Amino acid sequence: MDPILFRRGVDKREIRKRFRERLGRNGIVVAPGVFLPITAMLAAAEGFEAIYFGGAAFSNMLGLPDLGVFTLTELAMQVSHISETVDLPLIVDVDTGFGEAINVARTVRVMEDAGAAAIHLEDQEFPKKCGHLGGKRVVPVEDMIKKIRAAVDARRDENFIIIARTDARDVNGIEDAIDRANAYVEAGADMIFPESLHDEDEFRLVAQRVKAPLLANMTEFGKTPYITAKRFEELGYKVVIFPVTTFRYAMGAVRKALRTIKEEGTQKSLLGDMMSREEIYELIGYWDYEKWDKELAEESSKQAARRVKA
Ligand SMILES: C[C@](O)(C(=O)O)[C@H](CC(=O)O)C(=O)O
Ligand SMILES: [Mg+2]
Repeated sequence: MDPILFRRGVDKREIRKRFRERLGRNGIVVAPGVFLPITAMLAAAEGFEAIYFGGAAFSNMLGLPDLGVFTLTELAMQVSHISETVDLPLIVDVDTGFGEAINVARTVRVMEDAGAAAIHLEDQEFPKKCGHLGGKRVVPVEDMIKKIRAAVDARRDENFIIIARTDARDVNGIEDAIDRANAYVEAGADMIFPESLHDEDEFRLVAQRVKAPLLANMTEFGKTPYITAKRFEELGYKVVIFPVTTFRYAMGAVRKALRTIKEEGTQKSLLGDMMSREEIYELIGYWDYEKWDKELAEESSKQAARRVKA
């Protein structure tokens, strides 16, 4: 892993090109949710092929509900921070695109500049909700078609992947979700994200009836039962996201740490669960920074000494 400050990084256009090629090959891509740059670095170090940045983890991280509250600028800043740390393709959740078709066009441009490889755009009415909660509403199909067309028109990099998410399953039923998915493919979406499917049969049905690469959402505590990546692959899915898993797990660990400090007055019983100082330094390339700074100091002293002599 290159330390962030020194890395040249692979050009994001190249990352997107490789990602599109990867999507054309066999095997499912597993994209875990990352919520901070360092978690993206960890995902890269653990050998994942792609990463995901979702609105649920981002909102919750800010202490906000996942109701479309954060702004495009806030999202772009976090996406930039994440994308500059790793060379992995980053899939970003842009909710409903921050407005109407014209806002979607701008969202695409901003996400390209922030280094995303793909975005998913959903057909919910604003304020949007988590796809696994009740009380969702979807926009008329033509409104979503318009947004997808805007997104496709706006992208400068043809390999920037536009994923259309439909939330129709829980609003109008599986048939409408399939209909919409096909309309969104016709509008130019590269991939479909059928949200909140209830069982394997529904996943299979969508795969049989929608002729496009598909993304499955394996979130916890939702309407979808726990299905493995391997099984999603057998069901015909190309990407599976675990959008909030690392965040929720981290929150559980933070709570445990806080309770331990409070109750035991020492963190000793937690040490085995932690990444050590050494491991974290290794991950961010700490020693390289130190080496670089030392070499720079030595070179600078030498230069200064030469000046004194001359
Ligand atoms: C995928 C998702 O859009 C996200 O923002 O990560 C959420 C995940 C969740 O709330 O568990 C979703 O709406 O499914
Ligand atoms: Mg979301």
